[in-house]
Amino acid sequence: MGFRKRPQDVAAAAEDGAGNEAHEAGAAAAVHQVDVPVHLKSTVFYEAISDDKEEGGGGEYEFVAEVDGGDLVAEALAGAAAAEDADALETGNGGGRGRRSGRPPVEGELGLPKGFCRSQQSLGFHCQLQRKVKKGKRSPKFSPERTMAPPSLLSDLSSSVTARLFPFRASEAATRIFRCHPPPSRQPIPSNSVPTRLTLSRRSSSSFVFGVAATDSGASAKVIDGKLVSKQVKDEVAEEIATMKAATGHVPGLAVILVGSRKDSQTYVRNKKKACEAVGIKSFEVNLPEDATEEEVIEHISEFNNDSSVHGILVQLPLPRHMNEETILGAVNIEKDVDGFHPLNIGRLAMQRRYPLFVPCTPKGCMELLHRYGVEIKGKRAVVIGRSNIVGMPAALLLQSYFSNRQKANATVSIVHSNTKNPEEITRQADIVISAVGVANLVRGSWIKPGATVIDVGINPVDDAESPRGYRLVGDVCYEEVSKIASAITPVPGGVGPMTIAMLLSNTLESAKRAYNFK
Ligand SMILES: Nc1nc(=O)c2c([nH]1)NC[C@@H]1CN(c3ccc(C(=O)N[C@@H](CCC(=O)O)C(=O)O)cc3)C=[N+]21
Repeated sequence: MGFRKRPQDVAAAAEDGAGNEAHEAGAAAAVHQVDVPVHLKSTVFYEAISDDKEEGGGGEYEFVAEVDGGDLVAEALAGAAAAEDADALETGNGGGRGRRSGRPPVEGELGLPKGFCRSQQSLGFHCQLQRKVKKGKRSPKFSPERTMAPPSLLSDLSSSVTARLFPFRASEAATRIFRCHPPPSRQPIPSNSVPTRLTLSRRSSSSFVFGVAATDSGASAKVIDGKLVSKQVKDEVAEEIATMKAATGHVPGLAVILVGSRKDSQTYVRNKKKACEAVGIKSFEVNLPEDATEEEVIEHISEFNNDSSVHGILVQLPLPRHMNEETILGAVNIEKDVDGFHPLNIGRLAMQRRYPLFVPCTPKGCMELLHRYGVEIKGKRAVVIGRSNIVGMPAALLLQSYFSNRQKANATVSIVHSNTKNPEEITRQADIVISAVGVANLVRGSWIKPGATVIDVGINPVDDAESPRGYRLVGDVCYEEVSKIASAITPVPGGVGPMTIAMLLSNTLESAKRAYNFK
């Protein structure tokens, strides 16, 4: 059992001598410790891998990362893993166990995937790793050269960058627990600042809501209320559907395919269904068992592709591991791809004078919030943190190109990702920041230019004994710090999340309007 650097960290990693000492001192003891100096605002990644199979290693090991010093990280992140044997780890089938903030995550909930552990922390503190060998187990060899790594700040796994869409994905969620301060209680929005109604398809600049003015330092940013705007959007969608029904006799239909029985996915699907009902969209649902085959899923997609009462098809993500996401998403007729995940839709989004049939819901929701709150985009500097297929990348494309109704947003866009050398400095140049990286409290006050607008796409679960669910959701942005510097900010929850669903309904309506040639 040892630590291995992630391949992308190896080149940049500076080895730390402290590991050797820890190895020697702790070789015979049950607890090995290694002190790892973590540079200010650097990230530590470590993976637990079993590599001492031939020495009869294996057994259960617990890894605990503790952060000492620094009042901002009140609670250390902790990651833990256990492995039955090396093969199990390599294949991901080993017995895994994790610990974060003292509570063992449950597999499939906030837990770690079996046999694998990754942890990271992005603040400058001394980090201590302990390796505890469980009773009765042989002390494993410790390899200091495999100890730690790395100067990269962001994890860039495609799914981790999209924590919004996969908030409980086991391999990502468990290890991002950075604490700054608990978010302050939200101020109610004064009624005169409620955005005015806007038609999604036809909008004029006169329908902008209200300007977002820079605030004095210390003042609090305007809260961009996604719940409120999503309600408006839904009302507008409902109204249009009623008109369409009266004129054509048809209503839009949305089919959702859910594979497996993940609790979070079931909740999302249920919420989507409810939202559909509320606006007059007919919903179709298919539930397949975890062990369904790719062919079965594709069969259902084909059926919906050929069903003229279905105008949108959504395959709930994440799919079970044995399925190829690309193959399955590629089977959705692009005219019904209301998620906007089909490569053709994304490709068109990326090209000049080409227009996608649908824009992915989450980034579209971000743009809608900017638009309805009258945030000027043209000529502004925007930074997108994260480059996932479903949020970061399309958000960056939307900010600089196609916006809506063939209007260009025309921002100057930079993307900050795992290999960005100075993310804080780059982000600080932005007038508009969209963070979609899935790391709780990553974006600190110091990252933000005074007066900037901040859209927080992250939905990160953190332990909270006081919450009925045992956890609460926080964004990528340290709300308390950033709300003092930014001029406007989205909260989590109640920001981008509800907009994702509203945009799905809007895309489904758009699809039906196209199908019935209803303008
Ligand atoms: N094909 C596909 N398309 C998706 O759009 C898709 C998906 N798969 N898989 C799962 C994710 C997740 N997702 C969210 C939608 C709404 C909230 C949302 O409304 N969140 C609330 C909080 C919810 C809570 O409290 O649990 C909020 O931020 O205020 C969050 C996440 C769409 N997803």
